[in-house]
Amino acid sequence: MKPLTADQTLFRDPAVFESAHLPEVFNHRDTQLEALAFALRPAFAGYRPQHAVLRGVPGTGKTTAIRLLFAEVEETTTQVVPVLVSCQVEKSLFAVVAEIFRVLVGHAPPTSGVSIKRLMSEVAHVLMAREAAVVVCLDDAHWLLADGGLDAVLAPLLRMHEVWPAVRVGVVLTLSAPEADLARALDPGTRSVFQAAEVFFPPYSAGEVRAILGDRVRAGLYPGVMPPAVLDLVVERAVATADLRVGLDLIGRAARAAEEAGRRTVTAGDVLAAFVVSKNRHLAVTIEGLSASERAVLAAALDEGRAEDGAAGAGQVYGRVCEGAEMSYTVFHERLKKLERLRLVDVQMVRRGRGRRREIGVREGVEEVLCRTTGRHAGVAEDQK
Ligand SMILES: Nc1ncnc2c1ncn2[C@@H]1O[C@H](COP(=O)(O)OP(=O)(O)OP(=O)(O)O)[C@@H](O)[C@H]1O
Repeated sequence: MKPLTADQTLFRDPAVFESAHLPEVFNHRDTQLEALAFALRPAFAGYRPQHAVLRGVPGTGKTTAIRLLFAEVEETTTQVVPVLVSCQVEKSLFAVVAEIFRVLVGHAPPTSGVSIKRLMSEVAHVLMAREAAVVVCLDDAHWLLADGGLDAVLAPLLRMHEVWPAVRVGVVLTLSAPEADLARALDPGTRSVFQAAEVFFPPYSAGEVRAILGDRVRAGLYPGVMPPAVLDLVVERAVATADLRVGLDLIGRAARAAEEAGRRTVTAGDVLAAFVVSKNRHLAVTIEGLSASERAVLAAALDEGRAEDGAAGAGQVYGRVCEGAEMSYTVFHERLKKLERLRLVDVQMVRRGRGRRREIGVREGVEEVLCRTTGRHAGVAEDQK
C-alpha cells in the first residue's frame, strides 16, 4: 500500500473526535431523553417546568442528552429558553444569572456596578415581558458541592417566583459523582422546594461502547482506516477504564499518529501508544478545573506521600502547604474534601501505633497529569491563592 502524501488525510471529519462534538447518532438513551422531555413539558403549556437531577458516572451521556434536548427546544419555541451552565467554569450565583441574562438578551451584563439583586430583577422582567420559561442546566453540579456553593446558586433561582410570581424557572442538575449527596449539600428549605425527577444514566455495556465507537469511526475516519481488530482494542481499553471519552480520544489520537507517520491504517501500536495519554484524559480535565489552592493541596499530598513512601498524614500535608503560603486549617480541610469528592485522593483513618491518623493517598495517574499540565515537579506551590 502506498504511503499517504502530505495533503492526504485519514479523517473524513476530525471534529467528530473533539470533546465538544455533538453526535448525530445518540443511541441507548431513549428512556432518559423521554424522562427529560416529560419534565420540561409543563413549560410549553405555560406552567413551571419540573426540576430534574441527572446522575451517572462520567461519560454516560448526561451533558449530551441535555445539549440535544436544548437544541430541539431552541428550534421549536422561543417560549422556553434553555441555558446550559458548566459549573466547572461558572461557580457563583452571579456567574450563573449572568449567563441566563446573556442567553436572553444576547450580550453579557456589565461585570461591575451591577448587584445580583438587580441582575435577577432584569432577568425576571425579560422573562415576564416575553412570557417565557427558563430551564437552567447546572452541568457537573458536583463542582459546587463544597462550602454550600450549590445551595447558594440553587436557592435564589428556585425562589424567583416568590418575588416575581409570573416567572417560571426549571433547574436541571447533572452529577457525575455517584456519592454526591444532595440532601446534605442543600439547606432543608431548599430541599423542600427542589422536588426533582431523578434520571439515571447507567454505564454503557461493552456492546454499547463498541456500537457508539463504531458509529464515531464511520463518521470521522475514511473506510478501512481502523481495522475491526484495532477497534476491538480501543473498545477493550474504553471498557477497562469505564470511560467512553477515553475510547473517543484514543481513536482520534491514534489516527493522528498513523497519519503523521504517513500510514493509511491505524495499528494496535498506535492505539497502545495513544493510550498512555488518553487513559488520563478525564483526570487532566478535572485537574485543569482546580483552583490554585486546591492544586497546592494536591501537590503537597503528592510530595508528602513521596517523602513518606506511600500515603501521607493530613497534618504533615497541611504543614507542607503552609510552607508555600498561609492557609487556615478550615480552608485546607475544605480543599481536601473537594479533592476527595473529585476522586483525585482517598482519605482514610489509619491505625498507627497506639493512635490513629488521617491519611491522604493520591490516586493513580494524578502525579503524571499534574506534572504534565503544570510542566514542573509537583509540590512547588508558588501559584497559591
Ligand atoms: N449514546 C451516545 N452516543 C454517542 N456518543 C455518546 C453517547 N453517550 C456519550 N457519548 C459521547 O461521550 C462523550 C461523553 O459524553 P457526555 O459529556 O454527555 O457525558 P457526561 O455523562 O455528561 O460526562 P461528565 O459527567 O463527565 O460530564 C461525549 O463526547 C459524547 O458525545
